[in-house]
Amino acid sequence: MGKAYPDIFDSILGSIREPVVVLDPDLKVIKANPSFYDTFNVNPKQTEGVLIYDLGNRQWDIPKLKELLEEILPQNTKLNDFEVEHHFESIGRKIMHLNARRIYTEENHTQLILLAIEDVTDREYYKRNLEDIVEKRTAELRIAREEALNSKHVAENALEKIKCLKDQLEAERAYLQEEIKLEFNHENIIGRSNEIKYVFYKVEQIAAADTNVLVLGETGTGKELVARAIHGLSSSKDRALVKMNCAALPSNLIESELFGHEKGAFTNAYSRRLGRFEIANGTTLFLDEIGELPLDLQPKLLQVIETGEFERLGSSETIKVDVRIIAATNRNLEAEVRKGTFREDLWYRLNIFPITMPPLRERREDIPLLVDYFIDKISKRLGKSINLVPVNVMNTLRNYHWPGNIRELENVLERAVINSSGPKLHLVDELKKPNKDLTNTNRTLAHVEREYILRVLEQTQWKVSGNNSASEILGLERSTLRARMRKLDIHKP
Ligand SMILES: Nc1ncnc2c1ncn2[C@@H]1O[C@H](COP(=O)(O)OP(=O)(O)OP(=O)(O)O)[C@@H](O)[C@H]1O
Repeated sequence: MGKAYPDIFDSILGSIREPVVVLDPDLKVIKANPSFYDTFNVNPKQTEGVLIYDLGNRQWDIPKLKELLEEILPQNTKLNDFEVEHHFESIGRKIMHLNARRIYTEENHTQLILLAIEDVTDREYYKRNLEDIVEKRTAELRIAREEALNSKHVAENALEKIKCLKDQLEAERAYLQEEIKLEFNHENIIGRSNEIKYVFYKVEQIAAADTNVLVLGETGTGKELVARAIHGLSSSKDRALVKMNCAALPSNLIESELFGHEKGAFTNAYSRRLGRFEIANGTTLFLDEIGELPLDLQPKLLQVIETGEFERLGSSETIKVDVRIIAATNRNLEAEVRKGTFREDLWYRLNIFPITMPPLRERREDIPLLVDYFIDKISKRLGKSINLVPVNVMNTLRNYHWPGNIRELENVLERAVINSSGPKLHLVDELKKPNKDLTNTNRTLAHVEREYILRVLEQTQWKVSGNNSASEILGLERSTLRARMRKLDIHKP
């Protein structure tokens, strides 16, 4: 080596910081620099004259190095940054960038091969580590983005629910304001008779339960008052009682009032509207005049009662609600079922806990109490001071049969208060039985009598004798009533 390569060559090699090895054309090591010996833990004796692949117990038998020296380099003069990764037994895993140079003889044969080895292990590991971190962060970002998208959907759904709740609250507020105007409380149900006490008993018995209630009774007997009393004693008393009068609207409007509608569900449906069932979710829905509910809507009502589920008009989305229903009617629903105008299954569902309001004529002992209560209330409202009800006036009020019940009594007293100039109540109404049926008609007395008896029998559910029976209302002996029924061809259906 000394002859062929002068000392200056050694000095140059020695000054290069990175490991360098010089090979002859047969790939045997001519010389390496101190950095090579240090880095790869070998000495000149084990190295010089040895085939590069045999270095360090063949640790240098590296396929990629072979590829570089035997395939790539013969075609090229130099090659930079050829990456080789290899596990050396003595020094562990190394990532190297090889810079190779071919040096030629004058005859253009390979004289020497210079191999400079740059150890980039730390840098590469650092880079790979960074790449791993970037990849991990990218995956995390992707997940976060997906989560954000999901959260957006959840938030949108929540917003939609909040909107619905807001609509429900606004609608309910309207009902609450009505309640405030009504100044209703349980004590407003006036009466001390056994009949009304029995009603109170039933109200208190059922109020706390979640059961649906059916309030029966003639017009003006206080059915709505009882519905409010039940609600007022129930667990949802702090929410409004939502009310719907089934007789007040035509069939198609009742449906959208009950179940609500989507925008565009029908002409004039300019925006989405919540139905009473949705507004009453979690509280009480009072369905007044249930007997007037059109036959085609009855199955829908039955479905909500049974499953709590329905769809808004124009929507296929099923809405689930938890609503307590109090229904009221002045009709004899049993008779309506027989006539085919009321569905039997719906009647069974509603009739789980019936409360019957007694007509005023069956609790005449309450009349003086009611008279005092109404005179006081009406006088205050009209700025009058009436404190005397003459005995004959009270007797007249007590003896009248009150077909319009308490509402009629209230109206009669309002007219009386308006017409009384002093402290004494002066009646204006004559309080006779209405006889308009008998004028302008060519019906016989027997015909009218038959109709009236039939009506009373239906109202009392064909109870002929005893308390609250048809014979009591008609003022007849039981046997006399039976004889009249035979004569007039009246039979229990
Ligand atoms: N026991 C009572 N004490 C005081 N007021 C009463 C009583 N019962 C009914 N009223 C009054 O009589 C009027 C009629 O009552 P309500 O509307 O509850 O009767 P209703 O049976 O629901 O009538 P309708 O069948 O016509 O709907 C109301 O003004 C109500 O406040």
